[in-house]
Amino acid sequence: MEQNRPTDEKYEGRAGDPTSPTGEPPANPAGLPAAHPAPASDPAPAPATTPIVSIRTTLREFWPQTRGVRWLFAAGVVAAVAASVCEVSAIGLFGLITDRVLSAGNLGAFWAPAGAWVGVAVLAGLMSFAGAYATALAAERFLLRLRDRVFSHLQTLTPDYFENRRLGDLMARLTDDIEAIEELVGSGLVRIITTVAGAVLFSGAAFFIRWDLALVTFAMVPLFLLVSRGFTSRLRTASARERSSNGAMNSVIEESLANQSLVQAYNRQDAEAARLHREGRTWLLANVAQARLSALYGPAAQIVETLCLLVIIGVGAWEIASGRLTIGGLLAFAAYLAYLYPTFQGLGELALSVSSAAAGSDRVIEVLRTEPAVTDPEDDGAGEATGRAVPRSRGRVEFQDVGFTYPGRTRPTLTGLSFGAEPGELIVCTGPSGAGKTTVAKLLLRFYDPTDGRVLLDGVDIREMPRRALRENITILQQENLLFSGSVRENIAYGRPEAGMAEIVRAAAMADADDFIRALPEGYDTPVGQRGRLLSGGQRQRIAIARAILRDAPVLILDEPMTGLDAPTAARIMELLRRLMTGRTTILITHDLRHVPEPSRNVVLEPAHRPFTVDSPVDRPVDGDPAALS
Ligand SMILES: Nc1ncnc2c1ncn2[C@@H]1O[C@H](COP(=O)(O)OP(=O)(O)OP(=O)(O)O)[C@@H](O)[C@H]1O
Repeated sequence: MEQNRPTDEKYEGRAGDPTSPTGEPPANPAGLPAAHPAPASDPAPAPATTPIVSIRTTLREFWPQTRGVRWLFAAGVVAAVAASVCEVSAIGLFGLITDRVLSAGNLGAFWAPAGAWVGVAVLAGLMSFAGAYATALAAERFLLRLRDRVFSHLQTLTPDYFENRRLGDLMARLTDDIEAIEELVGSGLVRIITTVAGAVLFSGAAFFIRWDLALVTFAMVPLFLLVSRGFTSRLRTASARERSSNGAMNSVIEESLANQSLVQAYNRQDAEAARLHREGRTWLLANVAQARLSALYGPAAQIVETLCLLVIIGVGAWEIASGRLTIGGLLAFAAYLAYLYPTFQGLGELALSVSSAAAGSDRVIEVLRTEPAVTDPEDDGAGEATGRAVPRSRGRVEFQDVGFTYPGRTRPTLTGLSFGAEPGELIVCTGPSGAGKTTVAKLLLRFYDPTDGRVLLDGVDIREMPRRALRENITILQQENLLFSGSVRENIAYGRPEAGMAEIVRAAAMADADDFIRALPEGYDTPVGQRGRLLSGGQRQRIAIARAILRDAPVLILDEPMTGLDAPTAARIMELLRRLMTGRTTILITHDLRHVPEPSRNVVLEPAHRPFTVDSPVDRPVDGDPAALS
């Protein structure tokens, strides 16, 4: 089964395999969730790199994204070329002044070319400013669009994709690597065109002055190309390592900061610092290798340039002696060379920076080529995003002989699971830890498709519905109540952003949250902090319930809603949940059967090698007993 995997065979690999589809080592060898800090004693994984795709592939992939800003890039090119033309003219005027004013001692001939030179210089400045500004504007717009595209694509991938990856690395792809692409496709392309145009212009001018001297000049150009070729492939490898180790370092920072309470409670600060130091050192080495190559290229090209200049001066002296060239002509020629050779050198440098940019773009292409594990029927690519009204389902849920094996796993998690829930019924799904209870919820939400059998909503296979329509009809309350860092009001309205204040307050009151919210410093506008950490566990729970009430979907999944709550709070929360369940088909996932209301049906899951049972009598522990089933 293809699950969130790159389509290109080059990216073969499976979640949980020793090598990830990125070709990089997995987040950690145990396949732990990304947020789980790896033991400090783990050897730092060597920064492998993503498979390298060609520059042509990169251009083909991202060129369409430049639509709408191409005219700005083109304006950048035109202005930069115009600036070069001005520079060529300025040098011509310099040669003219040397011959007609300086050599002839004729001050009267000075003013006209001097005035023209000033005009040309001002125009060159204006053009150069316009070119740089237009290119920067286009580059920023392109960047914005590209980041939006990659982020939107990421959001089509199922949560599993993120569980198998390090978030810091993904963030590096969305920031630094995307900028690298811009340097290749946007401003890089502008630089290539303007550099080539500059080379042609200065060469033309050099030919115009003395064609034979110009030929000597060009005979030496291959020396520049040879030097740059020697550096390009090495720099590309060094850049790929730098990109990858940058991602690894970001991952450590993200994991460590996200888990600070665990880190501090377990006194792992030094271990985490050492882990970051290790990754930082790898990054340092990759950066130094890259800097060494770049720094070596400049002097190498400089030596070649000096050699070329000496040859030209020698040949030029001979031309002057034989009367074919004036002093002004030689000086102007030398001035053109002063532009021309750096232009050739610039072309070489461009090849280097294109190489390093390509290393970043490989990592973004790898993300974009990963296909969602589940897709909409006849996916028009807009299923997730369109705002079409979604028909409300009646809430009849049915699992028909469902079997499921996680990608990359050999043992099935579920086999032959069948049960049905009529609209408004309560199903309690229970079983020991790891039996697959949460997996049932993931299948109903289509985070995965079953390996065998079918899941139906109102008698329709959910694979035949757009995911957006399916999920509009289902509300899930998860074990961990996930909140965003906005205000209380924004968090309650998360599932229905268009809800009015009165509806939000009503939902909060039903969830028994109104009183505590009003007591907060800014009431409904109080920020809840990163992941809601400024609130208590019970308060987060009630906000999540208010959010679910406001969303008002016909199917409700409650995944271990009482985890971590003391008995009185759990009883109180269950009372609130009962209100929420009223009139909705509810699948209550729990291994703690205290406080659970009388269900219509029990689904008792056993680890997949043992059969599950439906409607079996559930052992209800007497109050005060520890939960019996986990
Ligand atoms: N993304 C995943 N990739 C691979 N295997 C997974 C993944 N998620 C869960 N599993 C495996 O599937 C099995 C069932 O997991 P699930 O979370 O559904 O169990 P559960 O019954 O809800 O457990 P608990 O009561 O502890 O929450 C476990 O063995 C788990 O290791």
